Amino acid sequence: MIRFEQVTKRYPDGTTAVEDLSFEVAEGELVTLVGPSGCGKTTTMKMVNRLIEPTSGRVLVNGEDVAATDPVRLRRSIGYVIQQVGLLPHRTVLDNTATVPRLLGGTRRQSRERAAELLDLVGLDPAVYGGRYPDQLSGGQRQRVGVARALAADPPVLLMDEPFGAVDPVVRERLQNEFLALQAELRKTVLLVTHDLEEAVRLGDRIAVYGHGRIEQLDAPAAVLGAPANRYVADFVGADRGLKRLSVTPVEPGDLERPPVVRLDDPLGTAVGALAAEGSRWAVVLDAENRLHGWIPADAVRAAGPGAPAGSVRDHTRRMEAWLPVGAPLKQAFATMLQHDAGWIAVLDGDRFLGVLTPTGLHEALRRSVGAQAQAVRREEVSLDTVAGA
Ligand SMILES: Nc1ncnc2c1ncn2[C@@H]1O[C@H](COP(=O)(O)OP(=O)(O)OP(=O)(O)O)[C@@H](O)[C@H]1O
Repeated sequence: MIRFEQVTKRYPDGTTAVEDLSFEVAEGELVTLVGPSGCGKTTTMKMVNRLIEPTSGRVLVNGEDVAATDPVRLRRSIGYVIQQVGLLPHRTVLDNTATVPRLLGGTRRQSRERAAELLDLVGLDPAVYGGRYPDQLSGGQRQRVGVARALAADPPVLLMDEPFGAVDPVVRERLQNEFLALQAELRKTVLLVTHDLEEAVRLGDRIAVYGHGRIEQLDAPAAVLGAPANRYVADFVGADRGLKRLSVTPVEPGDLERPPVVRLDDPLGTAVGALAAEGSRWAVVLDAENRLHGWIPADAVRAAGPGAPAGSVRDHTRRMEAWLPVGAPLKQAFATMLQHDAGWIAVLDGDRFLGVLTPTGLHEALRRSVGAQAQAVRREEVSLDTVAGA
């Protein structure tokens, strides 16, 4: 893990880049540092691998004060990914990736084998790309090589400074998702600098919102969006933070209402009884295995005739178009409601019906998310543009 203890950095010209900074990145955690230009994010990061020395305070990596660690050894033990990638132009992709294993004493053959594995891991076929030179790659591919190279020594700690900044938004999103998948497997301790709130929210287990030279809030994404610590953070995350919060809050079983349920092969009379007993205008129709089949409106049942109408539920069931899986972001739920002009949507676990989400349930889920400690939405699904873009 990485730990900052009352760290201050003042540059010789008197600029205070960070002041009295104390925080910790737990083992296997990814913390994103986000904030406006010049607020001290890069300075913070570079003090971890001693590219910059603090004026006062201590930085510890896995319990060791970095000031007492040989900088060269330190840097080889920490992966470092930067926006400009910094690949050596006259070396092939494979050799670039093999640099650190070589420096760590691997033979040429071992190092190249390891490099090939890593290129594969980041989605570049070594047989195709290994022999190319950096200028024969696209921006996104170069960025992937940067990640592969940073992982080459299998460092427990990764520092990433705007690692996906140099590519267009579509490629960036793809790289972010690939990196998330990789991180789910590798569980590195990661400090990642970005000025992009969406990237911070999507990638971070926690995000640190920087003001000038200090952290204004360090918390789970949903908490930062849901309960900004102060005016500065509220302004930084934006007036539409409520909408943004829809993106990071999942639908949970506790948010759901349980409407009357009837079976596909029930006689219509049973549906009449179920609807009347609960005073409901519709019921959910399941098959014998609890799989969602559709819904049946009370009107259809009534229209079937007085008394005990003939026929079965099956004859009057309508297709359920508005549904979504449990755990999906509320944003998707809201968008689905709008798209189908539905006052409720079914929520499924696999193909098992769990309940329905209504606008009231959605609102309550949003309130629940304030103070939530964890981001449970699948990160790939996080996008902070407003609902219209869902
Ligand atoms: N070598 C230096 N000498 C003097 N001031 C510096 C030096 N390096 C950085 N600074 C100043 O320290 C402050 C923090 O810079 P830093 O690069 O850490 O910010 P940042 O948040 O990473 O910004 P950006 O998002 O633009 O990269 C800025 O005011 C910057 O001008």
